[in-house]
Amino acid sequence: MSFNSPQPATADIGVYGMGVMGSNLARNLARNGYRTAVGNRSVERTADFMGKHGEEAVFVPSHNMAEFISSLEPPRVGIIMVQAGAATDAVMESMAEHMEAGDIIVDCGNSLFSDTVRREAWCSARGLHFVGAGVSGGEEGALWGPSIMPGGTPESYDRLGPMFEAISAKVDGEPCCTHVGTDGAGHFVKMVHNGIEYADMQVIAEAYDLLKQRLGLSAGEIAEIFAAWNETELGSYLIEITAEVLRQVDAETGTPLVDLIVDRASQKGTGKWTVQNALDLAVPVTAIAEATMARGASSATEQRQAARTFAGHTANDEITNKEAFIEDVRQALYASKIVAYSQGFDQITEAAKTYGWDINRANVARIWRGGCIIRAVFLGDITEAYERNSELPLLMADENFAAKIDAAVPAWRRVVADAVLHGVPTPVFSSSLVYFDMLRAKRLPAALIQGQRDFFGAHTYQRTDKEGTFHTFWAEPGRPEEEA
Ligand SMILES: NC(=O)C1=CN([C@@H]2O[C@H](COP(=O)(O)OP(=O)(O)OC[C@H]3O[C@@H](n4cnc5c(N)ncnc54)[C@H](OP(=O)(O)O)[C@@H]3O)[C@@H](O)[C@H]2O)C=CC1
Ligand SMILES: O=C(CO)[C@H](O)[C@H](O)COP(=O)(O)O
Repeated sequence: MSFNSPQPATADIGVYGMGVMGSNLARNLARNGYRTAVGNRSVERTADFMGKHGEEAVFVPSHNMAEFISSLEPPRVGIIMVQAGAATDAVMESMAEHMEAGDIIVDCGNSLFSDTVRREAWCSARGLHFVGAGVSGGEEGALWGPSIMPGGTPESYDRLGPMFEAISAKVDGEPCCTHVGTDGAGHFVKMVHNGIEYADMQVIAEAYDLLKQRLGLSAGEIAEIFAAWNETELGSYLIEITAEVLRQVDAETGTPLVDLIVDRASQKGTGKWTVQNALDLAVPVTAIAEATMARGASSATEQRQAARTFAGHTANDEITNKEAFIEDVRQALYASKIVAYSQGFDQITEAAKTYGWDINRANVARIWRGGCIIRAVFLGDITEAYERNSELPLLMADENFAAKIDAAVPAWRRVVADAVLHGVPTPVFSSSLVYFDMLRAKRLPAALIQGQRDFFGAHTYQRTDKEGTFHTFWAEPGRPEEEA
């Protein structure tokens, strides 16, 4: 399909990038009454979009960036929805070239938050506004209502907020969109959302693997267990789609599709970014890290091949009470999930302090209740926890979650112990339990590490019985100690 060049200033907003997300976001905007300019690097994609959806609502197609920008009514709002990194820089620079002071560039891709900080400064120096907005919900979410996490200035949100809120998912009538904080705050929160997504997917996968390996259940049988769990406190989009994936039978072979899919999990990088940043901030996000590493381990083909003949020396007893084991696994999944979210919120808390963002954690949980990939009943509970106490130092310590963890601990320990004895790898179940035990420990062996550090490197230590910083002269007779 070919189309005419647009008339100037005939669109309220524009979306550049007609891939999976951009095309659906454009349709969502147009359905909500915004005249929407559409553009793409390869013009065939815009033509294809117009051929398929041009009649749905008011779209203003363009052949190139100059046309795209001129079709926007001033002050212009141009949304970028392309690959993160160099592609986003290229589109932003091209947009900026055709824009005027006061116009707004919005990046809705999965950009690294530090890139967003840099881009905002770059645009600001040219009199333009730049807003990095995380968007989650995949193809369906983009079309029918995603969760939107915008950063940028409050003034930009005054302009964009009504549009974003209109197209976002709604839960209890509330939009799944809030002004997260300034500059890169929106993309930061989206990055942590994705890190949590990795952990959430991994704990579900570990539960599936335990039910498969320890009970010998088929994919179809496990699907029904997940469908039942979806009616409990675990109710969530990811549990729901897990049942759907497990139910799928390959038409060609009659085998459950999951048993035919190669067991190597891919990643585009947002989990890795979350872990890299957590290391920078010194926030232990063990669940997210283990989930990210688990994807890496699954893809370590040569190493897996080389290790295939190792004897596992695993126990070989069978589960006698299957129903009890299934409930134990459900509780272990729930407890591990609480740990993953608690750690993710710790990272957001520390980032807000470090980067100077005023992030309302209750609002973050609120806008994750709908539209996004990690949407879950559970997020309503997190919202309430932060509403009860906006200064909550640890999500797991909220009265509701503490009681739930307490109830789940015996099952959690049984499951992790069983998995270890029988050689079923459960990195997030296990490491989350370890993290829980570390947090509740009266005393940690970190004291010994401080002693070792002081021994080999005079790195000093503090004492429990008096103030100050100390060093022992380990090599000297009598090993005297002095205050450093
Ligand atoms: N898919 C998903 O579920 C989600 C994706 N995202 C994020 O949304 C963004 C878009 O993803 P998605 O729609 O899935 O991607 P697609 O692969 O479907 O589309 C990619 C788009 O990027 C454009 N593009 C790529 N390189 C360049 C470049 N150098 N210059 C200009 N345009 C370029 C492509 O244009 P062309 O047609 O010319 O190649 C195309 O329009 C990404 O940042 C992604 O991380 C966010 C949430 C969910
Ligand atoms: O942002 C998303 C959902 O919120 C994307 O689906 C994300 O790109 C998926 O990440 P990965 O490919 O690394 O699993």
